[in-house]
Formats: sequence, C-alpha cells, structure tokens
Amino acid sequence: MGTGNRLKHQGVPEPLSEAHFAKLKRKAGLPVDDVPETKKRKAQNGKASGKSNDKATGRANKKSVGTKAAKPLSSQNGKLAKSKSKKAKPEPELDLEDISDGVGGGFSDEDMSGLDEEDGLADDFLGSDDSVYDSEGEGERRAMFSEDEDDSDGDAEEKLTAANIVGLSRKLDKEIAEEEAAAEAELQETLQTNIDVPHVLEGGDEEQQNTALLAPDLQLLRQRISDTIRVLDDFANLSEPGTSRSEYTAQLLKDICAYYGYSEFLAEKLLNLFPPREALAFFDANETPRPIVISLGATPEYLAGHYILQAASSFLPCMALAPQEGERILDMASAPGGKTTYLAALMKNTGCIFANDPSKTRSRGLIGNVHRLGVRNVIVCNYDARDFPKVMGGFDRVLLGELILTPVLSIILLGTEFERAFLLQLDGFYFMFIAKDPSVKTNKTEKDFITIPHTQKQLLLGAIDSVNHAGTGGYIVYSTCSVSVEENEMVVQYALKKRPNVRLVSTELPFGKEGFTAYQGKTFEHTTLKLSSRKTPTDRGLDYSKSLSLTRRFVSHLTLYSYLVAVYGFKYFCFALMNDRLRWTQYPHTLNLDGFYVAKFHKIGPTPANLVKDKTESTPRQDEEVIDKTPILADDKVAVEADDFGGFDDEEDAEYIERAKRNAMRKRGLDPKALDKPKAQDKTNGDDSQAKPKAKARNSSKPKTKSKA
Ligand SMILES: C[S@@+](CC[C@H](N)C(=O)[O-])C[C@H]1O[C@@H](n2cnc3c(N)ncnc32)[C@H](O)[C@@H]1O
Repeated sequence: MGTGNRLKHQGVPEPLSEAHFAKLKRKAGLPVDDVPETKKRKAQNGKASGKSNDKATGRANKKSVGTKAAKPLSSQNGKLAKSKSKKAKPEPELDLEDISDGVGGGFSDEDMSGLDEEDGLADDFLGSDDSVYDSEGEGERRAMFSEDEDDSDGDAEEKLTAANIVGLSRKLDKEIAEEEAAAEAELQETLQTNIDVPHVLEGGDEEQQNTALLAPDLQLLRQRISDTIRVLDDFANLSEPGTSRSEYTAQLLKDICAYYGYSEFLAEKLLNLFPPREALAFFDANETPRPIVISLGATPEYLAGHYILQAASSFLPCMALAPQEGERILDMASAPGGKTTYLAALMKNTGCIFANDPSKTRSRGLIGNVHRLGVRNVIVCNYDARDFPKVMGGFDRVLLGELILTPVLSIILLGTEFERAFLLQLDGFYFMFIAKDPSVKTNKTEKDFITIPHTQKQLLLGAIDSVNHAGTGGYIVYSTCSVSVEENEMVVQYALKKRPNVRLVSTELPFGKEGFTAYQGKTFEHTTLKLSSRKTPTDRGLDYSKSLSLTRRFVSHLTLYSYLVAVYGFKYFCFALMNDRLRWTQYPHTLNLDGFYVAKFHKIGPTPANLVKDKTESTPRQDEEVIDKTPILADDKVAVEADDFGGFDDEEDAEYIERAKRNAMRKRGLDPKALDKPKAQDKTNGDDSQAKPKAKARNSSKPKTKSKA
C-alpha cells in the first residue's frame, strides 16, 4: 500500500515524538537528550485517551460512508488489533475530521515500537511497515470505490483531498442509493409480471398430487392463501381463464385446513360465515394468544364479596333482560352465577331469582358466589331447564344464557374461555394465560352443529313457556357465546315459528351488529313482521317490525374485565381494565375479541294449546309434555276469592296439586294414570275415605298465600 492510500484511509500520521527519536538514537548508540518521563507519559496518555477515542469514532464514520460490505476493523487489521489488545490500549484511529483539519492521525510511538518488536521489523523507523496496513488499505479501498475508480487509482488518490472527501462521500452515497432504487424497481417489475394473475390452483397431475402429500411449506401455503383471497376479491380480473370461483374456494379451504390445522368441516363452516378476506383475519385471530390476565380472584376484597369478575358477554344479556325490582326471574343455566348475581344487583336484592343449573357440582360454585356477594334473593335449583315449564312457571323474565354443553365453535371463538378463566380464578389461580383449545379445530363434527342448537331450541321454547305474559315483564333473553348462525339466528327463527305468541324486541343495548337476516342464500322468515300488524294491548308500543335484525351480534373484550364492585356488600359498578380498546361492533379477528349473541323476546299471550302439544318440536324425550305454566291471574279472568291473606282458592289449589303430582310421576318414569287407581282401591279397603277428609282439613287450615305462580 502506498503512502497515498494510507493517507487516504488513515490520514496523515502524527509527528513522531521526541521520546521515539531518543529511543532510536539509543539503539543506534548515539547520544540522547533526556526526555522527562512525565512528558512522555503525558504524551502517551493524550494520544491514548481523548484523541484515539475521537479517532475511533471518526474511523467508524468514515467506514460507514458508502461502504457496502465493510469488514469489522478488528478483522481487517489483524496484526494491529492483536498487538493493541495485548497492550490493552484504545485503538489508535484516524478520522475524517483529522484529515479535513489537516491534522494527521497516527499511532503512538509505543504502538509503533510494539509492532516493530512483535513483527521483528527493522529498527530503522524509516523502514517500511507497510505490511501492517496493506491488506486493510486494499480491502477498504475495494469496498469503498468502484472498479472504475480502482483503475484510475492514481487519479482517485489525487482527487481525494481533505477538501473534497465529503463531497466524494456524498457522491458515492448517491450512486449507491440510485443503484438500490433501480434494483428495487426491477424487483417490483418482476413481481408485478409474475403475480398479476396468481397461479394458485393445484393441477391434478401425479407429480403435484405427490407433492401435496409432503409436509407443507408454510410460507408457500400462506402465500397461496393470500393469492387465492386476492383472486376471490377481484375474480373478474385476477382469475385464470376457464376457472371457476368454486375451484378457488376449494383450494382456499384445503390450504386453510393445512395451514391452520382445522378439520375441513369446521373450516368450511367458518369460511361460510365471513367473506374470504375477513375469514382469513378470523383464522389469524384465533392463532393469536389472548392477553395475559392477572387474576383478581383471590384478593381479600374478592373473598369479602366486594366484586366479581365478569365478561361483557355476561353482563350484557342481563342488561338486555332489564329485571325490575320485586320481579320473579328465572336464570335457566346459572352456574357459576355470574349473571345471577348481577341480576340480583340490578334488582337491588329484591324480588326472587330462581338460579337453576342441572349440575350439582357447578351449583356449589354458584351457591358460593351467592353467599360471598351477599345475595339474598336467590333460590338455587337443579333441573334440566327443558323441564322447567313442568316444574314452575309464571316468571316475569327468563334468562337463557350461554349454554355450552360440549366445546363447540364457541370455544374456538374463545367465548367460553372466559368461563374457563372465571372458574380458574375461582379456584384461586393468581396468574393465568388464556389459551386456546386446539383440539376443537379438528374434533368438531356435523353432529355437534346439530345437537347443540337442538338442545338450545328446546330450552328456548321452555323459557318462553315459563314466562308470564301478563305480568310486569313477559321478556325472555336468549344469549350465546358463539358466532355460529346455527346456535343464534337459526334458534331464534325456530322459536319464532314454534311460538307465534312471542316477538322480537330491541335489546336496548347501544352496541353490536344486527343479527343476520339471511345466511347462505336462506332468508330468515320475518314471522314477527306478519304479527306486527296485529297490535295487542300487550304490545306496549314496542317495535316488533325488524325481526332478526333486532337481535345483536357482539364481541366481548377479554382484557376488558368488568368488575362488579359491591359497596356495603351490594352495590356494583363496572369499569374496564383497558378501556381504550372498548369497541363492540366487530368480531374477534378485529380486536382479539370474542363473539357472542343476544336476542330479546316479548311474550304477548299464552302459548296456544295446540302448539304446546306439538311433540315434533323437540326430540322425543321419554316424558315429554310441554306445559305452559303461565300463571292464571286475575287478568286472565280466573275468579280469585279475596280474604285476609290475599285470596285462596282450594279448588284451584287442588287442581295445581293434582297436576304437580302427575308431573312428578312422569319425571320418575311412572304413568300418571296410576293416580286414578286409588279410587278403586278406596272402594276395596275404604281406608282413604278417612284419610281424604284429613288431608282436606289440612289444606283448608293452611294459610296459603296466592303466589304469582
Ligand atoms: C356457560 S355456563 C353458564 C354460565 C352462567 N350463565 C353465568 O353467567 O355464570 C353453562 C351452564 O349451563 C348448564 N347447562 C347445561 N345443560 C343444561 C340444561 N339442559 N339446562 C340447564 N342448564 C344446563 C351447565 O351445567 C353450565 O353450568
């Protein structure tokens, strides 16, 4: 490496120190003037500290200017680095500033001598030490300048001066930027040409089929999914000639199953629910882990009943039901009691809530929550809610909350994850991570999509038949934690058909999207629309006309935990943990949220007897007999004798008792006709002739209040 190159890259070396000359002279046996030690040390320190640091920075700057593949300094200058590291001294570097200032950078004499010693160089300080710098200089030079410039090496050296180096640097930068822009443009052009009409459809040839059997390349799959969706978005322009939309859809379905690991059945269900692009976002959202939620289920305040953890999907149906103080409410599937306790709060602990759940195990959690929160207006019972109309009726309002019998679609949508989380929290977990249950992706079958909605249909009819249309309410709220049309609109549609005495009304919730009025080419019949012309006194001016669009599809925010905080044991308020994300009109894939659905019915009259007896409306269960338990009240023209206790009617009571006995027998699998037989027995042994009056006497002496039911 010539001096020019070295100058160019490292700047002008510093003048050698007096000490250095003295050393050399000593070696040569010449007389030496004493150099004060302090001065020497000062000189060394000065170079090693401030100056060399500055230079290191400058050098780095210089190397980064227009250098595409500059090697790290240490590897470029092996010997120098080695020698320096041995002495543990800062790297002596040269910088642009030094050059432009016309001040040479350089090495301390100690550095130089060290090098000399190590490399066995001649003592002659004028001797060439080029070997130290050559490789670095050449390497740098090649990296910094183009080949053309290399050819005119001499010119470059001449041209590169302290004055123009900044300019040259800029020029180099500009050239590189231009090159990069050209390369990018070329790449875009190539991409454009290649993907204008994406080739995404798999052929049927053997080779392709074999390839399909191999482990999928996820990146390619992803690309193909995106391309297919692009084609479906703009089929007229982007599809290959002679292909049909269904071919692309089939390809997309196949790829989604392979990429996300869904069964074809479930993937198809979800694909049908959304436009392709939205469906993709939905699948992606289900892959995204839900936020970590800090458990607040074991704090002293929690245990003292000052709050309960609630998901939006829990309290919105309660708000839709809008229970009034003093009313009689049925929560059909209530464990562990999130909604029940909130209903109780809304009713200010008045009236009466029948909190039903067939699971006795789960009811323990329900009872625990009821006690913990100081709820005093709840009666817990354990029935299959389909049986409820036979057990009891006359409720002002009935809530049929989400009913996850087995993990179905809703689990994928994570609607039930809150429930799981909720239970976990009750179990005292401090931290938890809401994760998905991936098995759902593959183990859901057509059967699940039939049996669950079927049960929900039966339950909804039961809910309707348990409501008193003539009381202060007459409302039924049906809600699910699912986006599945089968569990939502189709169930509602079914109930509207089977029970013309109910109509949909607004949920009065200011959020959510309208429920579907059509799905996969099928329009949901506007049964309620036909009825809306027949205004009855119980219509109360409600708007029944919009039918299924009155139902609401929602999302709940899993991080939007709401807390029902009780003050003095029972006064709640709700707040959002992350309220900046409080949005309710989208689906899970838009905000990492979960889907749910709410429909509100109003019962405008008793269920017609012929419909109640229609056994085709439910699965033939052994003791199936739907009984509308709507209470027979004064406004239904049942004579009620007034007395001191508000009116008794022994005859009516006897009728009720008789009916209850029959139902009880049916429940036990016995034939209720057996009840008629004792009469014959009476005749034979005559025992009951005495027992009966006794029972009668007992009945008449008992002060019975006329309850609402
Ligand atoms: C998701 S949980 C309900 C959560 C509750 N609504 C709350 O807010 O805390 C579903 C409940 O439905 C109950 N269930 C299942 N089948 C039922 C049926 N046929 N009748 C009534 N409840 C049922 C389950 O035992 C379960 O406790």
